[in-house]
Amino acid sequence: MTLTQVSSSKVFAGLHQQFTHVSAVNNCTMKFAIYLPPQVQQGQTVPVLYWLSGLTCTDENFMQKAGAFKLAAELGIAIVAPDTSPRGENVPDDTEQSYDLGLGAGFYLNATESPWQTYYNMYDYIVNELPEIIQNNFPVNKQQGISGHSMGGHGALTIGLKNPEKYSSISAFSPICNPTKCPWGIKAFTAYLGDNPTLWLEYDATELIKRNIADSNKLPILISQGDSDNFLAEQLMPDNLIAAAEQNNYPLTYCLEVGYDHSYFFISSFIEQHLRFFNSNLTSK
Ligand SMILES: N[C@@H](CCC(=O)N[C@@H](CS)C(=O)NCC(=O)O)C(=O)O
Repeated sequence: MTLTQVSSSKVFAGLHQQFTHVSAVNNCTMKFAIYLPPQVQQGQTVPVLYWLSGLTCTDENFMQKAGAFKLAAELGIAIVAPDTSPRGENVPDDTEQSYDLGLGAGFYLNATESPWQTYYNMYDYIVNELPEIIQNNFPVNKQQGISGHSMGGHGALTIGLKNPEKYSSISAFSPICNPTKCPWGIKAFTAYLGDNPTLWLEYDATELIKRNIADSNKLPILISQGDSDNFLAEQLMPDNLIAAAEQNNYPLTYCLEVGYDHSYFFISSFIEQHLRFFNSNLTSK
C-alpha cells in the first residue's frame, strides 16, 4: 500500500498533512488528513485521536474549522481526519444526489445492499484499514481515541462501543444517537443495510449501550450538544441514549450547552474539552 502526499503545512510547530491511498475495503482511492504535533520531531511517538466528520464533510472541515491544533500541539496528540465516504468515478451516489445518502454520507457502516456494498465499507475502513496505515507510516503509539460530529458522532459512538479494546475514550459533538429512529438513519440504513430493521441495531449507539457490557469494557463517553441545534429533536435524540446509559450504568457525561447550534462554531468552542478528555483517559494499551 502506497501513500501519496497531497499537502504539508506547518501549524503550531507541528504539521498538517493530507494523503491519498488505495483502499482495499472501499475499492477506491481514499484521502485523509493528519495533524502531527511537534513532539514527533524529537523522536517521540504520540497517541492518536480519530475524528469522524458529519454529513457533506471531507477530511478538511474539522482540520480547517475546529481550532484543535494549538492544544493538540501542547498535549502531544496526533489527530486523523478521514473522509466521510468512498469517492471516485465508479463509486455509486444517491440517484437524487441528496446530501444525506451516498457521497459524503457513508454512516461508518459496512453496506450489504446493492449498489453500495462494494464501496461503502467505512466501518472496516475506520476500525482496521486506516489505523493500520497510520500505525505503519507515522510516529504514533497504540493509544487511540475516537471522536466525531453528528453522523461522525454516531460513528465514534458505535465504533467505540463495539471495539473497546482499541480505544481509551469516546467523545462526540451533536451525535446522531438513535439512528434507527430518526429520518437520516432510517433513510441511510434502508439503503445500505436493507429493509430489515433488526439488522440496523448493530449500528445504533442507543441499542449498543443496552447490551450487557462488562464494566472493564465501558469506555468513558463525553457528549457535547448545543440546545439551539436545529437537528436536535428530530435527528439526534440524545435523550434516548442518556436513558439507556442510565439504565445500564454506563459512564456517559452529557453537556448541554446553551445557545449553540450544529455548526463548527460550536465545535471550535468546546474542542479543548474533548482533547483534554481524550488526554486524561489515556492508558498504555
Ligand atoms: N443540509 C445541511 C446539513 C449538512 C450539515 O449540517 N452537515 C454538518 C454535519 S451533519 C457539517 O459539518 N457541515 C459542514 C461544515 O459545517 O463544515 C447542509 O448541507 O449544510
